[in-house]
Amino acid sequence: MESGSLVFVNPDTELALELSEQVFLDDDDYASRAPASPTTVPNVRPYRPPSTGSNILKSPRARRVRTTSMSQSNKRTTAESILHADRRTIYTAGRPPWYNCTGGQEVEPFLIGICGGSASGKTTVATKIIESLNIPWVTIVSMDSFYKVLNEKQHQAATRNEYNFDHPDAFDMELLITVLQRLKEGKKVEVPIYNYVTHSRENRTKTMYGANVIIFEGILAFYNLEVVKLLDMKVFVDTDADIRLGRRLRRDIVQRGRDLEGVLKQYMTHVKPAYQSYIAPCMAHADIIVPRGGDNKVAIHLIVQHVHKQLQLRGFKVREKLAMAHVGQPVPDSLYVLEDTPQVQGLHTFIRNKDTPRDEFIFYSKRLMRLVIEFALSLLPYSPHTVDTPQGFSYTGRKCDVEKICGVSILRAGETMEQAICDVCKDIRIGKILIQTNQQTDEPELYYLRLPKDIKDYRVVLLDATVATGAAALMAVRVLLDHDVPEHHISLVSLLMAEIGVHSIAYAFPKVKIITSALDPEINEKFYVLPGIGNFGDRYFGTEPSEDE
Ligand SMILES: Nc1ncnc2c1ncn2[C@@H]1O[C@H](COP(=O)(O)OP(=O)(O)O)[C@@H](O)[C@H]1O
Ligand SMILES: Nc1ccn([C@@H]2O[C@H](COP(=O)(O)O)[C@@H](O)[C@H]2O)c(=O)n1
Repeated sequence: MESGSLVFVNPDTELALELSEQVFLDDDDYASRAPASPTTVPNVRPYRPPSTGSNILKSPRARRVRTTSMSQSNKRTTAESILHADRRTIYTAGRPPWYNCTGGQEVEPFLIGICGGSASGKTTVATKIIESLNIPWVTIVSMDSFYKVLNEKQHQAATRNEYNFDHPDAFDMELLITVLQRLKEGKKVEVPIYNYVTHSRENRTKTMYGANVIIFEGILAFYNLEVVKLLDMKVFVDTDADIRLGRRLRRDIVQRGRDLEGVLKQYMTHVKPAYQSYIAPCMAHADIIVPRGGDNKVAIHLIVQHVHKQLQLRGFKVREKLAMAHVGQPVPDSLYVLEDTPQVQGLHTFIRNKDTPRDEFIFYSKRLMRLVIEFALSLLPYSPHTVDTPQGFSYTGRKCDVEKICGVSILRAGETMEQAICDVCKDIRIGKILIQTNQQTDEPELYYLRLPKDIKDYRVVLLDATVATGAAALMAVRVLLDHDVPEHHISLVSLLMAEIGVHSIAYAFPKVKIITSALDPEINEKFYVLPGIGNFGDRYFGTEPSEDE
C-alpha cells in the first residue's frame, strides 16, 4: 500500500487536530522552499485507515487538513515554522525535572511507536526523528531485543531459515511490556541485546534510564494492545514490498550473515505471510502513516513538530515551587545537624568569610567536610563486636552493619567532598551526577550520570557542598530511586543547607537522612543560601562566577 509522497494522518488523533489548526503550505509554496528533494510535491491528507474492526477507526469526526489559500505573509510564517523551527527553544542541553515537588513522577517520557514491515525503514525514520528533534535524552528501544530465547530444536530451525521470527509468539511480550512500563515510569531498565547472526541474546544487556522521548520500533510494535496503550504517538512506515525485499536481501547478506537462498526461503515462508496477517493490520492503530520511510521529510517534520508541542505542554517548574513551599514548618526528624561546637563554629568562620584566601578556604572546608562525613557514618547501624587485644584481653566495641557503601557526588561542588569520604571509607566507589541550573529557566537539568553497577545494593552517601532550594538534591535522589536504591538507604550530606531545601527534601523523601554541619534560615532571589558561603564551587575551584550571578 505504497502511496507516493503523501502523509496520512488519522483524523481522530490530537495530531490531526493540531494540523487542522494550522494552515498548511500549498504545494507551490513547499516546492519553492523545500530542499532539492523530494521532486514530487508532498501534501498532507486526512487518513482513513483500513477497516479491521477496531473501534478507534469508526469516529465520524473526519478532520481535513486544510490546504486553503491565505495571505502571502502568513504562508511564509507557517513555512518558516515548519522548515526552520527553532528546535532549541524547549530544552537547551540537560534533562529538566521529570518529577514534582513531592518527588513523584510528573512528566512521563513521550513514547513514540514505529511499526512497519521488515526493512521498511523504521530504524531510519527513528534516527531521523532523533536528529530533527535535536533534544537530549532520547532513547530507541527495538522490538528485536525481545525475541524469545530459542531451545535447541528452534535454534536448528533458525539456522535452516525455517523458524518463524515474524510471528507474534516469537516475542517475549511480557518482558517487553515490563520494560516499556518501567521506562515510562522513569525507572532504570536492562534491555537484552540481540544478535541476528547467532539468533540469540548476548550475555550483556544495555542499561537504559531517563528519557524525554522514547522511540519504540518493531515489525509488530502495534500488535499487542497493552503496548499500544502505552504509546503516545503511533507511526506506521509503509514501504513498497519489492523495495523492502531488496533492502532485506542486501542487509541480511551483508550484516546478518545470511545467504541469498536462505533469505528468499524465509521471506516466502514467514516474512511475507506474516506481513499480510499480522503487520499490515497494525496500520489500523496508526496516528500517521509514512510512505517511503526516512525519505519522507514532510512526515518527519510533522512528527517532530507534534513531539515538540507535547513536550512544551509538559513543561514543569520545580525550583520556584520549592522556594515557596513548606515555609514555617518544624524541622523534620530526618535532619541531623553536626553539634555546634566552638571548633565547628571556628571552621565556619573561616569558610564564610568572603576575604578568606582560596588556599585557606580549601583547607578549612576540607576539615569541615571530614567532620560532617564522619558524623554521617556514625548514623549508620552498628552492632556490638568483640575483639582480642594484644594483651590477651577482650574488648567489646562496635562494627558497622553496612558492608556496601558508595558515595555519589552532585557535580560540580559535590566533587569537593569526594576526597573526604575516600579518606574514611576504604576502597569506596564513587558515582557522579552532573546537574546544572539552566540560566534561562532557573531549573536544574540532568546532564551526565555515572553510577556504580548494582547501586541498588549499596548505602548511598549523596554529596553536595551546599543545598539551597533542594532542587538539585531532589533530582539526584530521584535518579537514585529510579535506579532502585531504597529511599532509606540514602543519606544526603552537605556542608551547609538552607531550611527551605531541607523541608523540600524531607517532604518529598522522608526516609532520606539529611546531614549537614549548619542550617541557614534563608535563600535570596537567586536561590543562594543566606548568610551562606557564596558560590562554593567557584571559591573552591578558583573559577569566576557566571555573568548572571
Ligand atoms: N530511504 C532509503 N533508501 C535506501 N536505503 C534505505 C532507506 N531506508 C532504509 N534503507 C536501508 O534499508 C535497510 C533497512 O532499513 P532500516 O531503517 O534498518 O529498516 P527497519 O528498521 O524497518 O528494518 C538498511 O540497510 C537501510 O540502510
Ligand atoms: N534471528 C533473527 C531474528 C529476526 N529476524 C528477522 O528480522 C526481522 C525484524 O527486523 P527488522 O530490523 O527487519 O525490523 C524479522 O522480519 C525477522 O524475520 C531474523 O531473520 N533472524
